[in-house]
Amino acid sequence: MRVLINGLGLIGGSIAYALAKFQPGVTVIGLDQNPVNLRQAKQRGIIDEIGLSLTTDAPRADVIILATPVTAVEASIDLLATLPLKSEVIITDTGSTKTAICQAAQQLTDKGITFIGGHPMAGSHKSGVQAANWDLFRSAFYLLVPGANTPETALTTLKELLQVTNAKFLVLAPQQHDHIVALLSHVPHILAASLVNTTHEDFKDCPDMVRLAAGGFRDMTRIASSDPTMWADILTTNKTEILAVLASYEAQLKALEAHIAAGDTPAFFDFFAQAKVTREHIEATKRTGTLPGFFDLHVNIPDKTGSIAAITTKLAQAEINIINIQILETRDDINGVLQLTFSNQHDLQQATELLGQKAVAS
Ligand SMILES: NC(=O)C1=CN([C@@H]2O[C@H](COP(=O)(O)OP(=O)(O)OC[C@H]3O[C@@H](n4cnc5c(N)ncnc54)[C@H](O)[C@@H]3O)[C@@H](O)[C@H]2O)C=CC1
Ligand SMILES: O=C(O)C(=O)Cc1ccc(O)cc1
Repeated sequence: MRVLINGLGLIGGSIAYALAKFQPGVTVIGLDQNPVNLRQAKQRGIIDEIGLSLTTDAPRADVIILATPVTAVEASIDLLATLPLKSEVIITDTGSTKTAICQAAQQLTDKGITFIGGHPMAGSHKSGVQAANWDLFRSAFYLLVPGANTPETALTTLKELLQVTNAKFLVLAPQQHDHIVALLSHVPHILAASLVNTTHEDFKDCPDMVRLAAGGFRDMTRIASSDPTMWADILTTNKTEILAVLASYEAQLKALEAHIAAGDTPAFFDFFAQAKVTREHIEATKRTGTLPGFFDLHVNIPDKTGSIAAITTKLAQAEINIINIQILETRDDINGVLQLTFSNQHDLQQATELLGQKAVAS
């Protein structure tokens, strides 16, 4: 199978890497407007071959993955619609918005070409092929947006190809997708950027003051370092849903402002209490909800050499498989929290018992 990937940045590079490493029957051909990225991708084994252009390489491909910023995805679709592609080719993308891309893809569908929108819900504020990581999508949701007439077999083929990313697939409709990501990703990125821009304004005479921030500010603003080109494209192509979510966010803030002005303490309490319940419910639904879940254990770890090794050794000796491990950066200078993820309730329970009081399951 020949898989052509256009755009070898963080996302395209990470998918390419997982395919090149774990799909031996697949030849991964890479394209990028930047030849330096292509050379680096080839050197690191992220791709098998450097392609020439969409025009030359797309007609030979069995699967085409468009992993550039969204407006460039739309331009590639326009071009692909003019090329003599294989009749069984599957075209997909990784763009953060789906309605505009799926509308553009109608010209492919009209010609009998299969287009399945895709969006891995993992990534980072980092970009570029240097940040590509074959394990980036492990345990993350990978949203798929097929067309009304997409053959079930094509959807299965795409899932089988991408299963080496260890992501969890979920099928959504385009507008449903764009509404959900406006709430969970696009507006949070806008808020992170506005928080940072506000400190920039306020502290313009003493920019160092921002270093006084505790962990909360850092947690909330990490994503403000994301790539401006990518985010400009997202705001352009998900205008309606982002404006709707911003309007309800503004209404909440306005209501809170009125409560603050009136000194309405019970209203403040309700505001934070509702947020706390909803936030804690997110953790609980990982095990009880309708979406596929994972099983997390949080363990306090002292900042002491060997403390993580002691925990992982104990679990390995009991033959408990950890599927993901992460240090949650609550504070740099004191105890951290180790998040261990298991694939089932049984492993989670055994690990909780083994690690004793330090461990909290969620
Ligand atoms: N960064 C993230 O966390 C996530 C991004 N996405 C989406 O995935 C897509 C790619 O994002 P990233 O990999 O983060 O961006 P990136 O900036 O790391 O990579 C994009 C790559 O596309 C190349 N490129 C740009 N325009 C091109 C064109 N016209 N032709 C050929 N190559 C071109 C760039 O040289 C770069 O190597 C975007 O549509 C983004 O919305 C989806 C999920 C997460
Ligand atoms: O880094 C993070 O936390 C992100 O939120 C990354 C991200 C950015 C864009 C997407 O469409 C999906 C995921």
